[in-house]
Amino acid sequence: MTAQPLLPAQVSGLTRRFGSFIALDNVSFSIAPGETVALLGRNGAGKSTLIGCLMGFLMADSGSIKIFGEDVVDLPRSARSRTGFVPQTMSGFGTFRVRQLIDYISAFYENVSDPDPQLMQWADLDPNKYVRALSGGQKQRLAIVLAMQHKPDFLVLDEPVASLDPHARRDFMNLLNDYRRRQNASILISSHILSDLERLCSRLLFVRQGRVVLDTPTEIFHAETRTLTHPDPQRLLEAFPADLQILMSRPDGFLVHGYRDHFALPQETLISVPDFEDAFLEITAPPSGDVPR
Ligand SMILES: Nc1ncnc2c1ncn2[C@@H]1O[C@H](COP(=O)(O)OP(=O)(O)OP(=O)(O)O)[C@@H](O)[C@H]1O
Repeated sequence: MTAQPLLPAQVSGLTRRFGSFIALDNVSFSIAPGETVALLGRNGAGKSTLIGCLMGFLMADSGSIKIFGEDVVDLPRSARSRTGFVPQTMSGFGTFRVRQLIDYISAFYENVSDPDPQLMQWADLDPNKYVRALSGGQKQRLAIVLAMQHKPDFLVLDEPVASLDPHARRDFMNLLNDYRRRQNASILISSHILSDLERLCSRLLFVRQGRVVLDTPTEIFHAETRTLTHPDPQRLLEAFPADLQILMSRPDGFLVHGYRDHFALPQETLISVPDFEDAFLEITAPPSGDVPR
């Protein structure tokens, strides 16, 4: 019997407060080897807090986080060195030259020889430049090099492309996809550039006000998320199977997940496939209190 590979991340019942404010509320999910997971949510939804807890920078108030089967609170070096983290903004290290900082950080890991030429070519950084003299986008490229040079098999990225120009962003998304394939790496990435996430990620994790409201493979999202409208939405609602998930109710109908073609719905029901951005806007909008269940 072959042993099951350890899950890069396993989060259960994670709650994190700031004072009386609940930033994460009973969040549970796991990430399998080779999975690319998009973390989607509006500003303030809790994405960075979740990533902070996952990386061990923030403590959970309750719940547990395991990284490669080990508790994040006391993560052994062997498990930590399998992870890589790209923060939203890189600060500090201003007095290092680019090459010095790359060498310095790589010394913390075993088996890092020279940085991956493909990665360095993409980053296109002057090795002699001081970090403090880099532009915002160049600093972000450097943060990406630092997170990936030791070839982690679990890479976590918090809005990594926000300050990249469109060329660098497109090339980076290709590089990331290629990296994932070559290494069978797992990736968790948050970004507000939905088209990138839709293209790259095999799974979508929607967060709203600190809660996971939808966790689904991208393929299933496209196959089973529908907008259903009817002149009498109440009649439509009564015809829904019990396991159909209502993501948002509107005056004329519902955005649902779990739709199947064989459902018997009332005549005059209009079924449409929502555009990804429209679906995102609806799923992550604050609840208006009128979701019927
Ligand atoms: N140190 C802190 N003290 C108090 N509140 C905090 C702190 N850090 C985060 N929060 C609050 O927790 C909530 C979640 O913040 P978080 O940074 O996780 O959101 P986000 O989804 O990453 O947002 P963005 O897309 O803007 O980066 C916000 O309401 C934020 O104000």
